[in-house]
Amino acid sequence: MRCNWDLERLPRWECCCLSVLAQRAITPVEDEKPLIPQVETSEAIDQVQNTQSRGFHKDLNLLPKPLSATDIFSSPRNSAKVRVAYQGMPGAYGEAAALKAYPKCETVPCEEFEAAFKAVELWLVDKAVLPIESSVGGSIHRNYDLLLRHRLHIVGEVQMIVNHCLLGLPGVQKEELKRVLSHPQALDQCDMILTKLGVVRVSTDDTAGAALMVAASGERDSGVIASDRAAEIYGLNILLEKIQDDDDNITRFLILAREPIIPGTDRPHKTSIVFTLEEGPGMLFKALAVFASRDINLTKIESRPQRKRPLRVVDDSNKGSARYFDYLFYIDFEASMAEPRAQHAMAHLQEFASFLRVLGCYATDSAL
Ligand SMILES: O=C(O)C(=O)C[C@]1(C(=O)O)C=C[C@@H](O)C=C1
Repeated sequence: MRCNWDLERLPRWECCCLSVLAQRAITPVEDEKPLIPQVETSEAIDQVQNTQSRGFHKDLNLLPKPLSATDIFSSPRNSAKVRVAYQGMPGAYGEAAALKAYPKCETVPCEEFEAAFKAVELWLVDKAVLPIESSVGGSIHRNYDLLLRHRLHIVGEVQMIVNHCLLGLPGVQKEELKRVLSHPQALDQCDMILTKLGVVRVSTDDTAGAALMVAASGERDSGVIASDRAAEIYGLNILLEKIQDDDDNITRFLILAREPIIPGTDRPHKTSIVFTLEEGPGMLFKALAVFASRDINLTKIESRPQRKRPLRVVDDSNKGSARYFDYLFYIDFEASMAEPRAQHAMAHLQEFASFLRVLGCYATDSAL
């Protein structure tokens, strides 16, 4: 089967990006004022933070309403700022990652990961910043699947040290807590303290959403694992700080955009790809050898079942019918697509990959 990524395009990677840049000159993302929905942004969050702390009686209606997957209406708004979507409520780690990448951006909360993808595709925002892996919890599989289902490009990464806090309503002691609400990853990352407290763990869509729920419900026996920023926004008290099991609790976020960036060689770059292989002995070994033989370091490999063709039936009359899974392989490697060794590695991989897509080439970030 032919690879659907045209080999001819490899050496012309930069030209391809330049033509994209030419298009951008006509419809620039950051300079123009495209139509965006009437959603409140980080200005609203600042407004909330600037109001005097009134405990959990803060006016939670001032918070921006998160976009849902069905929010496709739009209305004009004057803003020259970059708008960045993230999953969760204000105070979620995704918002902090967006602000690390674009300190002056307007952050736009989204209910689900997919809503953030759609918001970029529909020009409601310029970028999305979404978690892809945690040094403790591992891969965020949903976002690997969405990367393939949508046609966005990875234009950057953000590595963030995540310091979790235990939050409660003002006046509550940690011994009073019967349950703790948070995102499943955050609950996993704080397993030791939760076991010590002997509380029931309740999963929520995001850490800040959990803070909002407890603030709004007024339940004194409910605690939250979230950021110190979430405590401030929702008027909760910090009962304990840095409660994650592992001090080096780092989450890696990807920055997604409608168009790729021109990869450079001036500073360390990473390239993320996804491919499938034909069946046969040593195919994955061969695929990995295209990098090893060019001294290209791999930083991540992830395999996910192909959802459209989840099962392959192999008719082997000697052994009866065998059924096994087809996999997509996601790889991050340390090289820029502007480097000949990366272009040659892709051309080589294409010789036996049944499908290959470059998800993006971008500057490497560090957690510091
Ligand atoms: O809930 C949040 O605040 C998020 O940004 C999500 C998320 C995740 O998906 O892993 C991000 C970082 C933390 O590790 C916990 C949760």
